[in-house]
Amino acid sequence: MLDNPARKYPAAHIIDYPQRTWPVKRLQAPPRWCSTDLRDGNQALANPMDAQRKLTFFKHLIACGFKEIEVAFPAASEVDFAFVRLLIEENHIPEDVTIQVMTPARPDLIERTIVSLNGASKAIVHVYNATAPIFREMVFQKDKAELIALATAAAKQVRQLCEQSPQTDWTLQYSPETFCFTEADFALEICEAVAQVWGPEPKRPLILNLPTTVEVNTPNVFADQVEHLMRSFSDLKSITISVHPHNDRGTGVATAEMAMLAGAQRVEGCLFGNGERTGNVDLVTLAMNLYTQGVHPQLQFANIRQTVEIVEQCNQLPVHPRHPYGGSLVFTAFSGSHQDAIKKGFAHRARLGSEAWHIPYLPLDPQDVGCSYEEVIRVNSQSGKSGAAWLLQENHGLRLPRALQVDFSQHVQQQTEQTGKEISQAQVWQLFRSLYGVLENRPLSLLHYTSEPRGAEQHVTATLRYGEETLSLQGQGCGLLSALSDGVQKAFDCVLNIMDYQEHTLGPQSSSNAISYIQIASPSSAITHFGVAIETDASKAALQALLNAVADLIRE
Ligand SMILES: CC(=O)SCCNC(=O)CCNC(=O)[C@H](O)C(C)(C)COP(=O)(O)OP(=O)(O)OC[C@H]1O[C@@H](n2cnc3c(N)ncnc32)[C@H](O)[C@@H]1OP(=O)(O)O
Ligand SMILES: CC(C)C(=O)C(=O)O
Repeated sequence: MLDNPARKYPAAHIIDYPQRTWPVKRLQAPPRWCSTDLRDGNQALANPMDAQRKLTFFKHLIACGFKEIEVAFPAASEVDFAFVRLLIEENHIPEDVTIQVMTPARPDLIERTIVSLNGASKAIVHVYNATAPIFREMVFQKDKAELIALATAAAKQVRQLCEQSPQTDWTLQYSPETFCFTEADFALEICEAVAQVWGPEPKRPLILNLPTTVEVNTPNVFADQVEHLMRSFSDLKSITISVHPHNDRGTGVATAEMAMLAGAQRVEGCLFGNGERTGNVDLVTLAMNLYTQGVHPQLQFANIRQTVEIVEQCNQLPVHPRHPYGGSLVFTAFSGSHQDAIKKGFAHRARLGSEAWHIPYLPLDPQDVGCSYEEVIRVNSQSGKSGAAWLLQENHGLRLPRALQVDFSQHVQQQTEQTGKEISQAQVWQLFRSLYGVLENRPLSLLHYTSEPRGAEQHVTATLRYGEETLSLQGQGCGLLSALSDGVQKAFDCVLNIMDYQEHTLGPQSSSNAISYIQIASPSSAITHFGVAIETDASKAALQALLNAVADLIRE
């Protein structure tokens, strides 16, 4: 056994390209997108898609805005061949969408592939062969010249077959598979040779598609490789440089982004990164990354949960709850300090009335992908005062005073620690109502009251229900609340101070309910007591809130 098993992995070759310009560039426009879900994604599934699943996926890709879709590997299976025929014969391909099909650089397979496209108004024929030394030696046992001959023969064959069907607008796409670990000069040479045979021109375009078939290096190396090829190419007229990143090192998105900085004009990948091994680059993430930098990606994910559902159903694979943008938990904060900052962010935004999105911890407005603000904050034992306060604010319109937020969060904490689980918004509301008396069966209830000013003071007479009893009291004070407080203190033989009182309406109409929050304390104790009441009459809400706080004080 090796003392350092990592020694068996030689470091990947790094291109020496100090002329690079891409590091100082910015992404300012979306690339041409090509979804390979129905080919590269499909070939990685234990149970490849049937025609029905493929068609559902195809239609959704169109709804998302894809204009180029690799729909099949027609020589692979009858299902794939028949699917291409179905798209063409049943007119499923919109005018502005081009389908793409893939074939290895093998004459028999090229022929069948082009037969599958009969009757298409336009099509991309995607031919590939691996070019890296390990493939030349192990897989093909061919030298560089022989591989160039294989690729150019394929390009020639495609051109001849295409010329026999001039009613179709043909594009050739050539992929030097394993480009990322092919010698840069050889990759350039084989691409030049294919271009020479195809003879790209506006009516006969060529796409050179550069894959990280297996990701072996940091994304900057791939960007150097792409920039090197583009700047060294003899003539790129009518040629589009495309990239096809995989994700073996978990850097597929970074690789695609840096390749775009390096000049790549087109990107191939799959929704949520399905594909061989660790997947193809995730086009949803790439697109939304542009979006959150102020660049419209020209793809729509306005109902991202629906996209997730369709992709999961077609691929029969789940999308991870933490998957960027699409995961079910990506807009949710459980932790207290995140919740506090998010809540303040929303309040700040509301105050400014600004369109600009600057909410801490939320790089994207959830509503832009069809998600609601309700899921932004969820509460468990990791949460602080802002979490529960947010749920009450968002779901019931309550704007809790700070001291009440602190008090309530301690009760929530107790409950979540006991259960070890998240507390739902319905449970938060129930707990709040039972703690602060916002329930029908409150222990001390105001049945009736009258008040009148006498000199500088208010006098109040009130009838209360206290448990099973009915009791009357009278009090006086500088206002209605202090008058009732006076009456209560006499009736219950206690002393209390009103520490804080706040109220607000719960709706925009004059008939809307009012809510009152009151905080009291007895001078002999450090403990404060809170009461809350919701009534149509604001004065009654204030008085009942006081009684709810008093009931808590008496209970103690
Ligand atoms: C990186 C990628 O994703 S590339 C796309 C890969 N996708 C797929 O392979 C899915 C569909 N493929 C298939 O259904 C089958 O592999 C088929 C129909 C294409 C071919 O099947 P088979 O004829 O049984 O051949 P097989 O798959 O074993 O291919 C290996 C042969 O093709 C050759 N080959 C492999 N790739 C290429 C290529 N791009 N160009 C030319 N020849 C190639 C190999 O050298 C080997 O030749 P040999 O049999 O003379 O040694
Ligand atoms: C672009 C093709 C050849 C591919 O799927 C790959 O190299 O990963």
